[in-house]
Amino acid sequence: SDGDSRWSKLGTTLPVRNVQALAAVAAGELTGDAIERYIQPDIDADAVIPAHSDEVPVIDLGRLTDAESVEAETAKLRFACEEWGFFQLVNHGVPDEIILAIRRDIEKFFQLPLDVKNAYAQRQGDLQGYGQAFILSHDQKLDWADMFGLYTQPPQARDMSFWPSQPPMFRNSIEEYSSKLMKLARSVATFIAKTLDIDPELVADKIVVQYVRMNYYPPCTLMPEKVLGFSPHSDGSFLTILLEIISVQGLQIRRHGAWIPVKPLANALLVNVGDLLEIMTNGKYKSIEHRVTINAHKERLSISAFHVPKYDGIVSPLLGTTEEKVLYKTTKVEEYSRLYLSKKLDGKRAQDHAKLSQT
Ligand SMILES: O=C(O)CCC(=O)C(=O)O
Ligand SMILES: [Fe+2]
Repeated sequence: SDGDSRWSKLGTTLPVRNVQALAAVAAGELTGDAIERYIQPDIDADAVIPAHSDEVPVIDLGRLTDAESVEAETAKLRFACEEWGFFQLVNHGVPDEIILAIRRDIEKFFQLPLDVKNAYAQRQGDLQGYGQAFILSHDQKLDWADMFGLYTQPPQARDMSFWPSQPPMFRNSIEEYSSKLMKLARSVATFIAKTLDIDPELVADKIVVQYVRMNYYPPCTLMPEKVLGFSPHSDGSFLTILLEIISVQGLQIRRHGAWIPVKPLANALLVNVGDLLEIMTNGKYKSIEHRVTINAHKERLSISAFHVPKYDGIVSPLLGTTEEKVLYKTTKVEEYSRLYLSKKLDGKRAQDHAKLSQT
């Protein structure tokens, strides 16, 4: 458990202005310097193809447990992990009340005065805490977003005294949401194990710690098409489960060199394969790059739950057949996370550092 608290000591941060406050400044009063840090020159480099949004796979958790449909739905899940790295999960069993409560409280939290939110963030000193940008390199553009993250699971890895106590029921709604999502992540991992024909025990230790991050993307009236709420990245997790709190188009996933906007169904959670699952499957399941664009007038709000092994765990590629070529190194979770959060990626994806050199 003390190992788990070391998670928060990784990475590089840069103190930045609160974007919500920046966005509230009248356009005429914004200085070039303030906005310049956010302008992304490559934003239009690749096409955006909204026509493919409807193809993002939808997986029904109920159908994975029903004897009649289990085979077909497992095949769909395998296809989703292999071909998309992303899927919408419906019939996921997280009660409506819990979703409504977390939605209500996160919205209220971001409406609190800046100094109140800052006080919570400063207490925490967290690596991706509110008012701090997490950067991978000096020349990286900043994201048009404010983020607030917390360790939520297992109970011994968290310190609830860091959790915001406003709005009044917030701690309670975070606790309920995160414990449901932890169970859900374990169950999704078990179904994923089934798609790989491996013992579910082999994934049980991959989902031990949960970090949740609330992502607030203010509108950008000045130049929405020039900034990103979240720069292109893949997740350093094993699995990630995302809920849109205020559902405004923004999330786009990379597919065949283009960007596909994701349009979440009203009752869906969005699940994606993280880097560690890519490593474990020897690259069969892909941790796909994604980004978030910004709306001119509407705010967007989401909560990501990242599921990772324990800090001193390892992930090794599992092979389907003895002839299969090993493409990834056995990776220490701590080392991988350090690399993922470091400035030393040299333009490569973090996953590529976990690959064995190809000769
Ligand atoms: O807000 C979103 O839709 C995406 C957030 C995301 O990619 C992340 O938290 O890693
Ligand atoms: Fe992400």
